[in-house]
Amino acid sequence: MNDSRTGDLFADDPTPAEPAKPAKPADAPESATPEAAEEANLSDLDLALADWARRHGADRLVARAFALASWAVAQGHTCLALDQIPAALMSAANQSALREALAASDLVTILDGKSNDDTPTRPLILEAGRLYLQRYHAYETKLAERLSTLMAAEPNPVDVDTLKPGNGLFAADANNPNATNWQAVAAFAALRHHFTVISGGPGTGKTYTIVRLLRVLIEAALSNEDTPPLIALAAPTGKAAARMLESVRNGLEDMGADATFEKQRVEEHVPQTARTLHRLLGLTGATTRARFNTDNPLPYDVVIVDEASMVDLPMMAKLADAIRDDARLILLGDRYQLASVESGSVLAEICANAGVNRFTEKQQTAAGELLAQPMQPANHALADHVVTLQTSRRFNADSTIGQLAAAVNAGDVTAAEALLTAGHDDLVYHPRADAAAISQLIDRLTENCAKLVEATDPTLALAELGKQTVLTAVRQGPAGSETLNAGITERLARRFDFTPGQPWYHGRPVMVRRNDYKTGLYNGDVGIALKNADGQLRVWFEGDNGLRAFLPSALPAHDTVYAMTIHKSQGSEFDSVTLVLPDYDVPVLTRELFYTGLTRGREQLSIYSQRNALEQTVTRRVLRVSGLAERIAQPGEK
Ligand SMILES: Nc1ncnc2c1ncn2[C@@H]1O[C@H](COP(=O)(O)OP(=O)(O)OP(=O)(O)O)[C@@H](O)[C@H]1O
Repeated sequence: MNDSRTGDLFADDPTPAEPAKPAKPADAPESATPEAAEEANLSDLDLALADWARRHGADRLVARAFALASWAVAQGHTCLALDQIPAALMSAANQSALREALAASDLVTILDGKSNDDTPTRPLILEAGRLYLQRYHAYETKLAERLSTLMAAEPNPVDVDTLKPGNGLFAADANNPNATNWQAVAAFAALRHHFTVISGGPGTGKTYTIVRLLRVLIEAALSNEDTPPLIALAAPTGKAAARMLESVRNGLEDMGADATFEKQRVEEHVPQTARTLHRLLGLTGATTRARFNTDNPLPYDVVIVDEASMVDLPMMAKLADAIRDDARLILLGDRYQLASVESGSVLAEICANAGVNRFTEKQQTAAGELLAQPMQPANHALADHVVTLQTSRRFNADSTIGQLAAAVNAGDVTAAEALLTAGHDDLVYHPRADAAAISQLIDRLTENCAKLVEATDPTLALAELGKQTVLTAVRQGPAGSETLNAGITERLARRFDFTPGQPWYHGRPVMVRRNDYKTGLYNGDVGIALKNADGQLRVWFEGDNGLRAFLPSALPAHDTVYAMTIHKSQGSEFDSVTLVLPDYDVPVLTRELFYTGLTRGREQLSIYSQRNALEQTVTRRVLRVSGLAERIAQPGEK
C-alpha cells in the first residue's frame, strides 16, 4: 500500500506523509484525531482507490469520496448516498463542501438534466445525489435498461385457458374455492411477459408453478408442431441449483399422476441439469466478463433462476445482458429474504416497487376470471411482472414457524413475542444468549453431533446433517458460529479422545467456502469426513449421481459446520433449526436476517436471544442505497 494513503489523504490540512500502518484491530482504542477515526473505518481497498485518485489529480475531498464510494459497495450499497454519509466517515464541514469539490473534479461525471450522450464517463459518477463507482453505475443502468426492454415487449400469446380453475392444472383451493389462485396468476404473468418474478417463502409452490408453466409452454409448442422452447435452470450456488433440479424433477413426477399428462413428451424438453449462474454465463475463469452477453446471448428461450434474492447486482446485470430480447427471464425467490452478501438487493427492490399482487388495469382485464376480485389498479411498470405467493403448501396453515415468519415480516414485535412465549411445541424460546446459556447449548448440541462421530454410513451421516443445524447471526464472539463450532469440537474431542486441534477426524462435517470447478464442489456444499474400511479418511458429498468422496487435501477452502451463519444457510432447509442471536447489538441484526434464519426450519425452531436484541432485530430493516428501482420505471409510465 502506498504511504500517501494515510494522513495526507484524510487530513483537512496538509501533513507530511506517514508510513503505512497496520489495519486497526476491532478492539483498538479510539483514534487520536477525527481524520484517523474516519480512515480507520475504511478498508485497504477503499484507501487504495483514494490513493489512485490522489495520484490522478483529485484533491483530498474528492479522493475521500472515492474511498467512500468503495466503502459503500462493501456495505452492500450500489452507491453512496451523499445525504447519508455517516459522520464517522466524513465531518459535517467536509460533507457540505463535497458537492462543489465533486463538480469541479475531472475525475467525476455529473449526470443531471444537462448531460447527454456526449457527457464523458469518468471514474466517479454523481447522479441524483448518489455517487457511484463507474462500474456499479454501469451495472445498474444496464440492468434497468435490459429489464425495461424485456418488460416492454409481449411474447407471442399463449392460450391461458388451461390455467383457469377446473381445467386441471391449478385446482381451486378446496377450503376457499372462490379465492384467487395466485399460482395460476403467477403462471399467467410468466406466459404474458418476457420478465417475471415469482416470489414466495419456503414451500409456497414456486417450483410447482414453474413445472406447470413449462408444461403449458412445451405442450403449446408441440401441439402447434413448433420447436419446444429451449429451457435453462440456474441458481446462484451449486447447492441451490441441485435443490432446484430435485424440486423440478419431483414436480414432474407429481404431475405424472394426472392422467391427461403425457409426462414423457414434456419431460424430454425439461433440462436434466440446473447450473450455477457462473456456469450458465460462462464466468468460470478469473475474468469478470461473461462469455454470454448482449453480443453473444444465451441460446435459451426460457431462463429460470431460483434463489434470486441471493443474486447481487453485478451478476444480475450480466444475466439480464445475456438474455435474448425474445426470451423469457423468470426469477424465483423470496422477496423478504436477506439479500446477497455483495452489493445490491435486486430482487427486494424490484418487488418493493411492484407492491404485493397489484396489477395494472390492462393486466387485470387480460387475467379475467383468474382474478377472483378486481383490485385497485397499480401504475408502476413493475407491478404486472411480480406475483407473490403467500400460502405455504409445505406446512399446515397454522404452523407456528409460518406465523412467526409473517409477524417478523410485518415488523410486529408484540405478535412475534406472543408466539415465542406461548409454549408451542415447535417453537422454543430461550430468552438468554449469554456465555452460560451458550455453554449449555453447546453441551446439548454435542449430544446430537456425537451421532456423526459414531456414524459409519456416509448417506446416513449426510442425511443427519440435513436434519438439524445451528444458525448464528455472526461468525465471531460468544454467540458466533466459530465459537459454537470450536466448543462442540472440543467437547467431542474430549469424549472421543482426539486432539481438538487436529484438522480432520472421523465425523467432522465441513462446508465448502468457494466454488471450485475442478472438483465440482461449490460454495455452501456440505460434506462429512468418515474413515473407510482401510482407515483412510474421505470426505463425502452428495452429487447429482450419488455420493462423491474426496481426499481431505483435495477440498477447496472449507469450514467445520456444526453451526453456520444465517448468511451461509441461504438456500438450505432443515427439519430443526436452533437460531442464536448475540446479546449485544450489531448492525447485521435485521428483520431480513431473522426471517431468513427462522424460515430455514421446517418443523422445529429454537431461538436463543435476549428480548431486547430480538426486538431490535425485528424492527431494523436492511437499507441498501441504490437507484435501480427508480431507473426501471417511474410510476405512471406503464
Ligand atoms: N397447489 C398445490 N397443491 C398441492 N400441493 C402443492 C401445491 N403447491 C405446492 N404444492 C406442494 O408443496 C410442496 C412445496 O412446493 P414447492 O417445492 O413448489 O415450493 P417452493 O416455493 O418451490 O419451495 P422452496 O422455497 O423450498 O423452493 C411440494 O411438495 C409441492 O408439491
